[in-house]
Amino acid sequence: MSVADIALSPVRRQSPGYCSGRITGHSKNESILLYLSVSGSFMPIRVLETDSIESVKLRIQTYKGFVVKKQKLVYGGRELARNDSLVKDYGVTGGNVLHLVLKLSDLLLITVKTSCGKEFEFHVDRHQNVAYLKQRIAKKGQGVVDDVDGQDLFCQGEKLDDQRLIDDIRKDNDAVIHLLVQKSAKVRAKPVNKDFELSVVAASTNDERSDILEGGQDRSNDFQGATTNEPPVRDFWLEPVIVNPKVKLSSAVWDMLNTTFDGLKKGSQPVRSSEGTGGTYFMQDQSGSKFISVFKPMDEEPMAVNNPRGLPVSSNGEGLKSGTRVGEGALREVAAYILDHPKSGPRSLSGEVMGFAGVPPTAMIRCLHQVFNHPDGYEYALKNVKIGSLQMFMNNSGNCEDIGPGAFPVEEVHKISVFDIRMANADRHAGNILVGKGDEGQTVLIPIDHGYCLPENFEDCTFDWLYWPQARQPYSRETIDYIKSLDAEQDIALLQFHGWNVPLECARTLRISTMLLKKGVEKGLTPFAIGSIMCRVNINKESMIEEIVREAYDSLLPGMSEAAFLEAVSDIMDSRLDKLTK
Ligand SMILES: Nc1ncnc2c1ncn2[C@@H]1O[C@H](COP(=O)(O)OP(=O)(O)OP(=O)(O)O)[C@@H](O)[C@H]1O
Repeated sequence: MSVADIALSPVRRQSPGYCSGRITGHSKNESILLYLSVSGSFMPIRVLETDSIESVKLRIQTYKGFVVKKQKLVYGGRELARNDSLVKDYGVTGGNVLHLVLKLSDLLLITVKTSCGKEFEFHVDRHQNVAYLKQRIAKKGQGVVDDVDGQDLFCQGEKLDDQRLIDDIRKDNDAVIHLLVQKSAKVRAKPVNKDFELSVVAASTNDERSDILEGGQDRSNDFQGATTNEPPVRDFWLEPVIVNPKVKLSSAVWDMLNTTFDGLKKGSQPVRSSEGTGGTYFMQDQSGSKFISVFKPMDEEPMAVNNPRGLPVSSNGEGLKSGTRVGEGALREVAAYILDHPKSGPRSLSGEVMGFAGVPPTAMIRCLHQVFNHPDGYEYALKNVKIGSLQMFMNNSGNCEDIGPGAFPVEEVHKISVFDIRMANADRHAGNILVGKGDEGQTVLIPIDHGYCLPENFEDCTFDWLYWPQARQPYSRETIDYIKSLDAEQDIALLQFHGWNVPLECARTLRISTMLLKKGVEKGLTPFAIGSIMCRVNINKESMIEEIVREAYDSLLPGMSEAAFLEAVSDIMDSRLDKLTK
């Protein structure tokens, strides 16, 4: 079922509230009637004020079939992110509307089995088409199904057109896909845990491989928008937003911009992701068979005017997480890449593309396409080109929500912990870490979705990795050296150089979190110990870092300088850490 299907589902007539037996033992007075909004339709739901968020989600799972981990609940402009907190902790009362956003995975697991005993597994994005599926089979099925041209896919007797979307075929879960290869190979598909299993039966083998999918890019058609500042005259546009002309974008970023531009020019449409609370678009290459980048327009962020996921517009401009602003997610995405310095030193000196934590290269762009969400019509959009972050698409086999943490290398978890602590990330759930493969086939964790980094306060800091075993192991010497090299003042200056006039509160967050990270490793603390200082145990209990900040405020006289405030924070932090490590 796609998001579109869900949007079209009629409101349930029968309330999925408690049946009389289930409220036994509770005071009936505590039971409240809420309305669940799913893509514009409303459904009544009866809960107890003392129910945990998790139990509300479980009820939704029972009645609507959406599994708990795929649900995001939003009330009054805030995400009900803490599953163990109670309904009343979030101030939800009778008659209120809870917004449900579903995180449908874009990737479907496909298992290919051959008659000669070979078995391959790969993930295919639901937005990809049959042509892409053929390329993947040809690549993976080396020696069994070795080219694309020889394949014909059939579903229920109908030949599948190359342009047909995987998601489209998958709607009928009982459908069987047959792949006929000219040398009489066959593929049968059956649903396995909502995904497909394909069986390939091939009569002959061949060692040649198809290189179409990963083939070299046509670089002849270089991106033009950057230098011309030409206003958009066609039905698409893309150009980088460069506030300070002294900023030099790396060649990797230019490649991403050029290839994305070429894709749009050739007619490859942006594809909207099914995941996430904001508008996220996969941008394709010229052939339309490879994702190059991910565009997140500011006006489609959660609670922004053109959000495509049915979330209400923010009433006070605050974002889904405390201390963030609607429409600033893209800035934070770009800031996250800029501040993810490579191990060898700042990017401007080392020239390295990837930083210590592996945040994918990200740049601010202006972009126009009719596929984006334009509630006021495309005519209006033509005059209002969207601004947002463009991030390099990273190949992955899913995210950390789908895989147990046991398989993750310690250093991979540690690099993410360093980044999250520094950036006081308010949105590090496991779904925001992709699982990829390094050059030598090793597991690499790829952090994405940094729109809630550097908030103005620490209230919503959450790190899923805190509960992973690797977080209890000490940092390596190399990681400690990296942490020691960090300098919050330089970081703030760098962001300003790139054009983000960092608000005082966000700069303060960076200063305090960098301070904590450095002091923590000096004391030999693990990522778990430092991370725990930054995260609330429950919604009503301030974290230790919040207590430290409050104590520092209270100790100061009005009108004291920022330096004096930070000095106070530093002293209080020292004494707290001393107590902790005694
Ligand atoms: N750089 C990337 N490379 C590959 N896939 C990506 C990348 N960035 C995002 N995605 C995919 O797009 C989906 C939606 O993106 P993302 O989670 O960043 O959106 P969001 O609306 O900010 O989400 P959230 O609701 O978690 O805040 C992700 O789940 C992921 O599958």
